[in-house]
Amino acid sequence: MEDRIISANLMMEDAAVELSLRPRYLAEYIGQTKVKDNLKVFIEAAKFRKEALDHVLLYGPPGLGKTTLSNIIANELGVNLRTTSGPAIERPGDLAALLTNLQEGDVLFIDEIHRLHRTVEEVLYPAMEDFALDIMIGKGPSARSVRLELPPFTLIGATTRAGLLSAPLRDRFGVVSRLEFYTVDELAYIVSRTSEILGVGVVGEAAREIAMRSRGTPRIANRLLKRVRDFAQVRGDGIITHELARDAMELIQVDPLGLDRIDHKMLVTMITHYRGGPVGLDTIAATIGEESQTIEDVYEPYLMQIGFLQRTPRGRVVAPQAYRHLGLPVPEQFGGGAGQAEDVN
Ligand SMILES: Nc1ncnc2c1ncn2[C@@H]1O[C@H](COP(=O)(O)OP(=O)(O)OP(=O)(O)O)[C@@H](O)[C@H]1O
Ligand SMILES: [Mg+2]
Repeated sequence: MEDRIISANLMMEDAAVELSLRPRYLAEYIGQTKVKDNLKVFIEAAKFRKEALDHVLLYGPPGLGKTTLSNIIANELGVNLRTTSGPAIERPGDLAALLTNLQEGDVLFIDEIHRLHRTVEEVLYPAMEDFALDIMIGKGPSARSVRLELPPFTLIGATTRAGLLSAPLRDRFGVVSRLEFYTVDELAYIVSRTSEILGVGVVGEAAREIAMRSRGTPRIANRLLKRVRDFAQVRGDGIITHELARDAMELIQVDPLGLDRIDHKMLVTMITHYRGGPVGLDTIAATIGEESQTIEDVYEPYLMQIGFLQRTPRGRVVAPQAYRHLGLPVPEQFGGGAGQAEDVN
């Protein structure tokens, strides 16, 4: 799955380029208007009061700009950013070291915050609430707890799975923002912006075509653009025309809605093996040979967003739109008329 072009997960080849493509200030950060407007006010207010910004939790599917936004927040505040991730903080002492090294107003960014160890999380509670660190000194009956003061700081947590955060952790964030999938217009704008940075010409329709196939995700838009650019340089004259963009994406098997072979496989399997569902996540995963978590984090959110998949208490169900997109007869229970579900068995 790691080599999927449309995967929203960060890949090795993206890492270097992503740095140069990353917007640095809110004004350059396209879309997410609601989140941005709120943050603008909170950042202004914090600067005005010369206080640390409230702790911020950013959540949403991969590649929508959580890390980017965290960097921007620190930039806008004019403070240092320290970056770490849930699984990287192994022991409470590691977190204590990070916290005691912060300067007043700094941002501590914890990526994948849902993967923090329990014992580490408990250190975070007083740190977030009272800017304090409770340390145990000594062992056994003579052990006692000492409270260390910390400089006021801002914690920014990012996660693709807000549902896995414990309630006490979640409650300690003053600002909780959910990032949404981007519109085609926003993505087309991002594609144009990226093409300028990369120094490649892209006509308006081509930018839109790439945007439509990017699953609402900037990371995918940028990646598709880079692939299409290769075709333009090898096959064309370096300019990305509409036709070239379409042909290139056809060749790399990204369909007009941004679905790739694996999306197709998943939907077709659900339809042919399980009559379109309801079918459990683990069953789907086992049948197509992918991990349940990957399906839940990466594939499903977009398929649900475009109305191809529904989550019901009894499992996942393929929606009529998906049958039509795949050119399969819509089953009777949806009032499909043409053909029965049996036909596809
Ligand atoms: N609003 C935006 N405007 C322009 N470019 C964006 C925007 N959001 C994201 N990008 C681009 O998409 C890339 C991926 O964004 P980012 O790494 O911030 O996503 P993420 O949500 O942190 O993903 P993950 O969940 O995998 O950590 C960035 O390098 C940036 O170039
Ligand atoms: Mg990130």
